[in-house]
Amino acid sequence: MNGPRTVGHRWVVKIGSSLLTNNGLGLDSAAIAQWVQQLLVLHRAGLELILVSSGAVAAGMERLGWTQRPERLHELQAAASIGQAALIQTYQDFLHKGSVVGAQVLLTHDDLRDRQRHLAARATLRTLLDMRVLPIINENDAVTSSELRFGDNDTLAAMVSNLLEADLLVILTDQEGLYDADPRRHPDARLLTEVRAGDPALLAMAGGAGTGVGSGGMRTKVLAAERAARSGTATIVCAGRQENVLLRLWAGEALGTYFHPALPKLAARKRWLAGQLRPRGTLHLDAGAARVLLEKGSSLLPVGVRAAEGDFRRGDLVCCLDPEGQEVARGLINFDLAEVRRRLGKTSDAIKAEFGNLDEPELIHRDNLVLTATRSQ
Ligand SMILES: Nc1ncnc2c1ncn2[C@@H]1O[C@H](COP(=O)(O)OP(=O)(O)O)[C@@H](O)[C@H]1O
Ligand SMILES: N[C@@H](CCC(=O)OP(=O)(O)O)C(=O)O
Repeated sequence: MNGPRTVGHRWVVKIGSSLLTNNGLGLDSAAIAQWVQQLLVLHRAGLELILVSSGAVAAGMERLGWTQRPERLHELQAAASIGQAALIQTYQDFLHKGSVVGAQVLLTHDDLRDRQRHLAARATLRTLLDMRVLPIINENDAVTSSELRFGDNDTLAAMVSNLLEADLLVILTDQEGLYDADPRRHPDARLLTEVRAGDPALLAMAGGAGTGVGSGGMRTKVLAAERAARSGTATIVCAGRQENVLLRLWAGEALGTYFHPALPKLAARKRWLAGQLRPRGTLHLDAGAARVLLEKGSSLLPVGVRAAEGDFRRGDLVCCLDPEGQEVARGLINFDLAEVRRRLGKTSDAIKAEFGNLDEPELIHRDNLVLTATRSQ
């Protein structure tokens, strides 16, 4: 894939655990100083910068004298609460030397799922940018439960890119970029320099985390690039330890892997819908219903739905699968599961005869529906 790398002026920069720490033990302050130096230069040049930084657990472990990363969630959370303070302190000290004010913003998945909190987070971040403050974001590890956490910061960084409609998401990691296979296992793997965000072939190449320190590996970075593209955000995954990496990207140097945001851009509300990580149920569509959703963007009517499962209530998010089991769309359902099941496969006339006139004959209104089958677009 060819074409110029567009870097724009609003950047989300994500620094991964594998880079920030010395083998998972404590923060590498010298490396952090280098990145902050570069951020200060970019800030002075007028860029709007948002930092997503991991490293809280590793910093906490060091303060507690732990040498093994704990497995139990509550111990991880305790370590993160201790380490987050140290992490922010480190950034603040270096930013202070450049007379830039940093702000800590800790987010949970729930904060971005709930519409009101999502809008509040966006307003706060926009205000900070207007004030020329540098927000430093991490997951609020202390209060997240195992099923409701991002876990990796790639997903969080992509959702923040969507929230702020960033021009560029820079993911700094411990590899040169995305290779056609995990370079730790395949020494002859080839670096891909330009790809299309959402290209299904990429996921097959991307493996999990390379060390016990990072979470998510290249897989979550590929998915993050796809998610970021929904707000027109390009993504670059590259090695964070190379000299002046951020300044060189700003100068247009072709480092790492560039993901062209070649997907159709979604309106902010639909992006919020598509960005929900955990739908509450699944609807199995017949081929005709899947086609009209994809081709016409119509509302979803009961007649085209063969089965429904999950534990959802009116207003919850559900996934719509085609007969091959591929997700085509997701949206906010108008009925509880039991009511959906009573309507399955029935025409609008049959429903009218059985249930009387209804304000909302469709299962999902098209305003509350977003196509997610990016792979087929
Ligand atoms: N196709 C691939 N190309 C590059 N790295 C890959 C690939 N598949 C898996 N990986 C692994 O992903 C790791 C980076 O992810 P991770 O350990 O989660 O770091 P971070 O903390 O920076 O997010 C690399 O060290 C590498 O071993
Ligand atoms: N929130 C965690 C970081 C999660 C994490 O390691 O993510 P990643 O940097 O994507 O591998 C922390 O600060 O320790």
